[in-house]
Formats: sequence, structure tokens, C-alpha cells
Amino acid sequence: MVIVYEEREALSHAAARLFADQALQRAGERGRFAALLSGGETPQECFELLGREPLRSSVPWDAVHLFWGDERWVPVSDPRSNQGMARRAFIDQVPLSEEQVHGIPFADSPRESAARYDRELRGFFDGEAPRFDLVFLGLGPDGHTASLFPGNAALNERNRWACEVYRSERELYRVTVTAELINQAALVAFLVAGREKAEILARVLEGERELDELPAQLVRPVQGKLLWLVDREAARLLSRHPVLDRSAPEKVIP
Ligand SMILES: O=C1O[C@H](COP(=O)(O)O)[C@@H](O)[C@H](O)[C@H]1O
Repeated sequence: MVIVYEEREALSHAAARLFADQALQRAGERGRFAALLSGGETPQECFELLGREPLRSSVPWDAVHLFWGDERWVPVSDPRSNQGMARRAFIDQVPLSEEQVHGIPFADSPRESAARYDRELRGFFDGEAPRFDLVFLGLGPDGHTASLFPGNAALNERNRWACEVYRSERELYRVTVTAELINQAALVAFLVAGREKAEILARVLEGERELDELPAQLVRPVQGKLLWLVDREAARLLSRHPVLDRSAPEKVIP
């Protein structure tokens, strides 16, 4: 399902409300809400809204566990850190303990970071399938999501839940969760905003299936739901998709 918002701001409000509603629901049902967050710039405003009233008080923070879909292999204090951005945007403003914040560790090597994160995920899900209650994802201009980049070996990873990835253009390692893990989630929501995303969004949603070239197409929750929350600018080249303008996501999730 694709939901289009007039402005990026409305998209951010909808995403933050989605987080709060899902957290309330899951906390009520099973006392725990596990969310996997994206990085980059798009989710920042959504995160800031979660750290401010009225949403701050509506989230049952004691039930919340936060994970990340990807991370640059840098310490959390580095401005490029996805976890660092989320901490500044909302985690520092809400009552979450460090045990509830499962950042991708910055270990001695990228491989060790990925291995430790894999163990953290497996420990958390304790022998069960890694069914996140909510996964936020972004869409890069090259079709990447999390740090699943076109042509990278991580796209074909079936056993590990987290892998290291080298980005030669930036000379930077990253750690990413795999599509295998993402696809176990109960609800996956892509947040896509901006004119510069229009072409890639149309290719991912309406173009040929090119899994190696467009890693975002790998995201197909096995039993869960998939939502695309996009702003009008990003949606401008979509033709076939049903567009429910200004609908709140919680109203369209049965
Ligand atoms: O590199 C990354 O980019 C994607 C997309 O970011 P956006 O700001 O263009 O939406 C992001 O989802 C990912 O977590 C990040 O590491």
C-alpha cells in the first residue's frame, strides 16, 4: 500500500503516529514493542516528534526496544552515526534505559560489529523468528535500503541477520541487517520524501523486478504488511499505484 502526503512534514507526523500507535497496541498485547529504525535524513523529523509532546507522553516507553537496520562503521559520537542521530533527535529526550537501545556496536572490525549485532538480535528473539513489530526503512537514490546496496554480496545472505558492507566510493564500512531478517517483520514502512527520489521510487514500485540492481525490491514481508509513506514530490512519477491522499496509516492497517 502506498500513501501519499502533501508535504514531507505530514509524512513525518504520520510516521511518528504510526510508531506511537503500534507501540501502544503491541505493548497492550504482549508487553513489548520492538522497532527497527532507519538512518539517513528522512526519518529525523519523525524522530523529533516522538521526543516531543504530545507523542512523547503517548508512547509506552517502558515496553519499547530500539534496533537499527544499518549503521556506518563509526562510533556513535561520529556525526555520520545513524544511532547518534536518533539519540539526539529523541532517545535523549525520552525515558528509555540503555538496555532498551540496541545500537549496532562499533567493534574492532566491521565483521566483528556485524557478528556482535547478529548475536544481540538472536539473543533478543531467543530462538524465535525475528519478528519486529515495526521496521522503518528509507530508499536511497540508487535503490538501496538499509545498507543493502546494488550488487553487494549482502543481498544474497541467507544465514546471517547482520553483515558488513564496504562502500568504496566513501571508503567506509557499514553494517546492515539482511533482507531475510527484514522480511520477518509484522509491519514494514518505507519513508520516502523529495523530488530526487521520484525516479527511483517509480522504478522500485512499478518497474521491472531487478533485485540485484534495486535492493529495495527485496523487501517483501513473509507474513507482515508493507507500507510506503511518501510525499507528493517523491510520488510524482507513480502511475499505477493506488494513492490514498492524506489518509492516516493507522486507518488503513486492518
Ligand atoms: O545511507 C542511508 O540512506 C538510506 C536513505 O536515507 P534518506 O535520508 O535518503 O532517506 C537510509 O535509509 C539508511 O538508513 C542510511 O544509512
